[in-house]
Amino acid sequence: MTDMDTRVAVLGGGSFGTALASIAADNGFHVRQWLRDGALVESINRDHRNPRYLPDYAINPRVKASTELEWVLEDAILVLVAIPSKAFAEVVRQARPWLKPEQILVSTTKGIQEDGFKLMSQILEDETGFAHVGVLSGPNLASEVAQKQLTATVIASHDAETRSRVQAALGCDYFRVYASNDRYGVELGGALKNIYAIAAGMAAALGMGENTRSMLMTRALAEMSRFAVSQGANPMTFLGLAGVGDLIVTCSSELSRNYRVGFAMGKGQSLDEAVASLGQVAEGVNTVKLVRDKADAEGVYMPLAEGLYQVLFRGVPARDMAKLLMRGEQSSDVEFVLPREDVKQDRRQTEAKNGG
Ligand SMILES: NC(=O)c1ccc[n+]([C@@H]2O[C@H](COP(=O)([O-])OP(=O)(O)OC[C@H]3O[C@@H](n4cnc5c(N)ncnc54)[C@H](O)[C@@H]3O)[C@@H](O)[C@H]2O)c1
Ligand SMILES: O=P(O)(O)OC[C@H](O)CO
Repeated sequence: MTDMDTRVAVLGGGSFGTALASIAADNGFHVRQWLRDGALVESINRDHRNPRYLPDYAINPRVKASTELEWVLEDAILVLVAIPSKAFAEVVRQARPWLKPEQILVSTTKGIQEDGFKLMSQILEDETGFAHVGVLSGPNLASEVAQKQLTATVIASHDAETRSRVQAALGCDYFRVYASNDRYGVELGGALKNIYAIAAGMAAALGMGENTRSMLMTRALAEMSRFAVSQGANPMTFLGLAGVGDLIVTCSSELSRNYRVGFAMGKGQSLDEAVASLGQVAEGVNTVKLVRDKADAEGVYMPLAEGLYQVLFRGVPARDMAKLLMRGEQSSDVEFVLPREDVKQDRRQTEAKNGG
């Protein structure tokens, strides 16, 4: 079988699923896309547009949409799942009767499931027991991908066939796909950065400057890697596209839905108003809750996640929280160089010397 015989199935009719379907079709693959909404299916098949999620971009006419999971999945070698985390497991269960062990299953979703604190590729694995499972993540604003702006992403899998099939299906002159075997780290990076994008949007709306944004992003990276290490991921992954790369784009762009939720709140909207006016998924709202609880339970130091949680769900004003965070415990810049514990120890010794 040649690469061009590969059929690609995309589950999800949102902006990212649609953008990825169009890339695979641009690359000459047969692409079928599954959506719940019959009217959107008709628009994609007839007008080659997704008016609800990507109204301004043409979709490659080789993408065929349907509400029938069985038809979309038949003969598919590669299955991309682009469904928000809250509905991800439900859709995988719906699709399960037509999934086959030889298929390559890839999550493109950057979220965490509350039940069991599961990442999406773990759901794919648990629901199917199949071997070819991966995750696609990186600095990939869907509308820029649809615009064919030069973009890079990461396919992460322990399975070499998954990595190379995805590189072949999606790599092209405007979309470069790098490989990783740290699936957990790559996936965690994609989910965690959404938390800090909300904080960055809020800071921007409050008129905070570039120094502040830079501090926020760098400390976010430290916090993300600390959490990831506590969960068994490789901290070096956070130096890559799915770590610092994705953090930069989502903390800097008004195209990020998470950033926009934070910005709207910084301008005075409540969380509910900000989410309602967005009309799309902002995964970070749920992720901050789950990560904060997990960090709390496992004793992982995550002051930014805790602070954002207090602002989002406990009504603490963002400005007060920012001031509080500035006066947090003395800490280390890069704790892989100077451990936080050493800084605390230094302080204790200095205090003892000073008789305090
Ligand atoms: N949009 C981006 O720029 C982007 C980029 C990279 C990754 N992602 C990730 O991709 C995931 C999907 O995001 P998106 O941007 O495509 O979302 P979106 O908000 O644009 O659309 C979500 C889609 O999922 C569908 N959906 C929701 N619940 C469903 C259910 N129960 N059954 C079937 N379909 C359901 C909606 O109808 C819609 O088609 C998110 O987790 C996001 O983190 C998004
Ligand atoms: O729009 P957001 O905030 O979900 O971010 C989109 C992508 O994850 C950016 O890489």
